[in-house]
Amino acid sequence: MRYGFLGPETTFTHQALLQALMGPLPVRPDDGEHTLVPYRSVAEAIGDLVAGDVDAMMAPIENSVEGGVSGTLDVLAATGGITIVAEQIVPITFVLATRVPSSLDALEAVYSHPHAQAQCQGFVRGNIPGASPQPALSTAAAAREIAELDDADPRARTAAAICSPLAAEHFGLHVVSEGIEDTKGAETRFVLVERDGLIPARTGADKTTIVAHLAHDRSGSLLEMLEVLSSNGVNLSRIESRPIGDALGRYSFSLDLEGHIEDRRVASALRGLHRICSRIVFLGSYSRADGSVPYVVDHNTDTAYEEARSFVAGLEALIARD
Ligand SMILES: O=C(O)C(=O)C[C@]1(C(=O)O)C=C[C@@H](O)C=C1
Repeated sequence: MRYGFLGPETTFTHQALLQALMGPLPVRPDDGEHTLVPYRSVAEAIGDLVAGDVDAMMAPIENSVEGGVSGTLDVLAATGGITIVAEQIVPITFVLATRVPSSLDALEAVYSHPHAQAQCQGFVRGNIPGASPQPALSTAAAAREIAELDDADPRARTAAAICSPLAAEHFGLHVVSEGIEDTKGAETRFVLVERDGLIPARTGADKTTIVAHLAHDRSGSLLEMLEVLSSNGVNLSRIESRPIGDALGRYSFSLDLEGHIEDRRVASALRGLHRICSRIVFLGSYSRADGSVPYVVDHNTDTAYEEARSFVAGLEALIARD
């Protein structure tokens, strides 16, 4: 199989993909032959996934500090025929690294992915307030950019990358400071996406990702949507509003539901949402990386739904027909 990822090698996305390939992969038979293809952006990787150039791709979707990765959420929501089949969680720690040995006082520019910049802004403000943040396509792209500077270039001493310890080592950089993230213990969640993917079977510890568009812009519309989830006992692990883009004030909701589409309560909630929303995009039901099994009250178990269905079916059988 060919796997796309946000590159170059040693991004956190690359680490998430390697982590996924170490375990059993859902849905597709694993031939043991893995080709890893780095991309400059998630959008490019998804384009190639849809075109058939790669069979699957890994993308960051949520960070414990910064929340949803909007670039990924938007491109997933807008692309038909793709399915999330697995998730991975990677612990996040950053170093500040330069081309040649340098010190914090000498630094004038800090390169990194905007999400990494955001997670280290307190450190940068407190320790190198004069340094300007410079965007890079990924943390490893920033490390590579710094590594490729000529020793004679003044930026070899004054420009640093915010990247993973692995990227600093891989690109031969000098670590000026380590553990520079503002929140210790931060994690990023990544999803493995396939084209026309089958839905992996229920494990009992699953998550379902959908995007819902409210049918009406009026008070109570969002509450109605949440009530459908609540009455079916479906807990949310993430809810985010994303602008639809065609006019101000028009938003869709990106949701992670606890449970699998094969759970009757999740299927029933989706049927309810389908009735009240103008559009539902189903992005996948897949095993949770943390293995956490949701608490389901007796009246929301599959058995309770089956008994309720049989009860109504029994009554329907009594309806007089001409
Ligand atoms: O640049 C990388 O290394 C990535 O994998 C991207 C990304 C992100 O999009 O959030 C992943 C994890 C970190 O939180 C910072 C950056």
